[in-house]
Amino acid sequence: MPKVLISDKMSPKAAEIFRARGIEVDEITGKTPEELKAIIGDYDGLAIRSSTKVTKEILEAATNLKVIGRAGIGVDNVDIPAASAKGVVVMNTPFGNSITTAEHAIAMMFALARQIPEADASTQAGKWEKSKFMGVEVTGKTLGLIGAGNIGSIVASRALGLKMKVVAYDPFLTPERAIEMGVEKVDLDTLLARADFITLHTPLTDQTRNILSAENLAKTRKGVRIINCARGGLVDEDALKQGLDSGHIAGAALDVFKTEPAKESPLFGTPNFISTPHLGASTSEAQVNVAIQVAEQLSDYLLSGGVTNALNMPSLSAEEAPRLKPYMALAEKLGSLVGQLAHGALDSIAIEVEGAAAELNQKPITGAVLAGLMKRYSDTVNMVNAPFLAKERGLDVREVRHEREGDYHTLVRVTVSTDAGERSVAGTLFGDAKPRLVELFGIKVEADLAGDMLYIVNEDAPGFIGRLGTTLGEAGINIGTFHLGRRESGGEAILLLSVDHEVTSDLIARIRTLPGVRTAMGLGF
Ligand SMILES: NC(=O)C1=CN([C@@H]2O[C@H](COP(=O)(O)OP(=O)(O)OC[C@H]3O[C@@H](n4cnc5c(N)ncnc54)[C@H](O)[C@@H]3O)[C@@H](O)[C@H]2O)C=CC1
Ligand SMILES: O=C(O)C(=O)COP(=O)(O)O
Repeated sequence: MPKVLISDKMSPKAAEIFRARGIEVDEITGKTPEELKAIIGDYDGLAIRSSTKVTKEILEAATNLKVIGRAGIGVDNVDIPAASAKGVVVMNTPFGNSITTAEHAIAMMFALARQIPEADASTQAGKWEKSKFMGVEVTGKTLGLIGAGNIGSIVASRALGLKMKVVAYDPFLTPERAIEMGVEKVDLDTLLARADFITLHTPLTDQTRNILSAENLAKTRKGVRIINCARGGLVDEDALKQGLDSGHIAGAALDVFKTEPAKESPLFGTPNFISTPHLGASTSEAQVNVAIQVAEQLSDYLLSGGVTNALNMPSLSAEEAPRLKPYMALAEKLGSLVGQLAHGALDSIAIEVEGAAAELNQKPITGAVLAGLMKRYSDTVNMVNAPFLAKERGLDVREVRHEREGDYHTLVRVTVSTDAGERSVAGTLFGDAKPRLVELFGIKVEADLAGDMLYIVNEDAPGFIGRLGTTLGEAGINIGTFHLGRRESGGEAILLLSVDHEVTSDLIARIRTLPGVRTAMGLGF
């Protein structure tokens, strides 16, 4: 039974779903990195929010981990390259908390416009400072949106409903989408110069870090109000403090900080500065949404191989997964076979699907071929990290889909090209379930690829099979299955034998001395 650890505070719905789906679950929150390292090896899945930092060190200790699920959007607390290198899938729930976070940004905007937190504190302190808190209307004002993705576009629609004008800076926003959203697409300098309110909704990347730097804050209108409910580090906190102190910035609201938890900050206590402790996603609705989604996604992956919302591998629905499973087994065997048979440095690999296979999602098939191929370079390779390993090695991967049906109702062909030439193998599924090799270097064969095997290329001449049988018998090797293929009588023949023992280098050396043998090698599946 797979085991999942929930390491951040999450709606009880998550644990309920894991249990209902037959997954063992522990909820252990608030652990230090050292404590997490000590226990993570027990788990197949890890469900987190933003507190748990899944570093390279944690991943190194996570010897059984297959999948990390982020109940939320931002995954900057997960070392995704390290997870990918270890073959661990990383998933998030990209929509479950977007409305809630957009609403928090709007709430912050109103809180700034009317100084609600300060007015509240003053009123409750018995001061009744009615004239101190003169606000501004948002109607007719310009909202500058930095980042117009899921949350940014919800903020835009709410702001339009409030009769604001919305200008958006997002290099990936198409003009058509901007029209559809009812916003004006502008460059950053235009946004800075025009916005009365600026709200940030981008991830933290090398391009967005410090996007509101001292220099950019200086380009804003006097009296601007700034809201960040996305990620700490997007705004230069020292420059923000100076802008508030000088009066250039009329107000700022931060839900997120460069260092979290933010227990102290020069901004604390600054007039017209308001903050919340990373509460953007904290509504009961959003937390139920993300907990359900993350638990379903992790369970699908651990129980059936279904992949949804993964950041480091292509999606594969829970319905598709069982149909693709035998193909993935076939693909991995074919990848492993070409990997073992190809000599020389690999330049490129082509994965062709034909007939029924052409109707399927090809990415998982490609991932499985690459996993089989890369097995000779790494013990820990799987479908998740194989495409990354292939890329690292500069391998050119091509996917080809043929709608036509050939000799087989379904076929996967793998061709590698190396400095020694091209090598191609193909396989089908018997009864839609059993992987079978049907073509090896252009020669028709029919073999199951399993266990220890012997691969021999010889000149097709009488007496060879008898001599080979004797050699194997003398070595105490029992033959399980025997498959023969040849281009033409008297030409080159291929022999594939499954044997009950590991094929030693001694045995291979002896076979190579038999008359007519051109190649002999052991294969393992
Ligand atoms: N405060 C909180 O509790 C929460 C914070 N968030 C954060 O909100 C942010 C936005 O989330 P979503 O809208 O769901 O993400 P998204 O991926 O849908 O949208 C992000 C947008 O930023 C844009 N972008 C990327 N680089 C940019 C750049 N250099 N300049 C301008 N725009 C750029 C992208 O094109 C995209 O449209 C994320 O960082 C997420 O982690 C999300 C949920 C809760
Ligand atoms: O979903 C996100 O990106 C968030 O930042 C929400 O963070 P949280 O799950 O509330 O710690």
